[in-house]
Amino acid sequence: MTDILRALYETIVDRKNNPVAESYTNYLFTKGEDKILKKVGEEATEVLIAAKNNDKEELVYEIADLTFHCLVLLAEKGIALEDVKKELERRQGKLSKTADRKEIESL
Ligand SMILES: N=c1c2ncn([C@@H]3O[C@H](COP(=O)(O)OP(=O)(O)OP(=O)(O)O)[C@@H](O)[C@H]3O)c2ncn1[C@@H]1O[C@H](COP(=O)(O)O)[C@@H](O)[C@H]1O
Repeated sequence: MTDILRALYETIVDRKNNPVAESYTNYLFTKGEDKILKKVGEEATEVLIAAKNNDKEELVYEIADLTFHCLVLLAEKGIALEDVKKELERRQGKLSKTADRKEIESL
């Protein structure tokens, strides 16, 4: 999973640095931050609708759309994907410490 996210993020950053005609990613970068934020909001709403409709196929599709647009936002802001990975890893460490503490307290 990390590999495909990294590859997609690298493609997005490459589009930013070396624009390609007919690229939707470049269309977003050309439109700018407000357009990217609008798309993130729209895609998040579409995720909620798919979930409420219990449409699992649509939910997967919309989460993929949302993920793509979040990666475009990270690239727009110059934030490395690695920073998100590190934050998730930090939380895992924190959560397991909490779990360890609960286990110790229950002894
Ligand atoms: N993963 C994606 C991806 N996910 C979603 N989308 C696009 O996101 C858009 C979302 O659909 P919408 O109907 O909400 O938007 P729209 O009506 O097309 O556009 P708006 O006018 O609303 O902005 C669609 O045009 C999808 O094609 C993506 N476009 C590109 N990629 C990947 O990005 C990389 C670069 O692709 P190019 O941008 O084509 O160079 C490639 O690896 C692609 O696979």
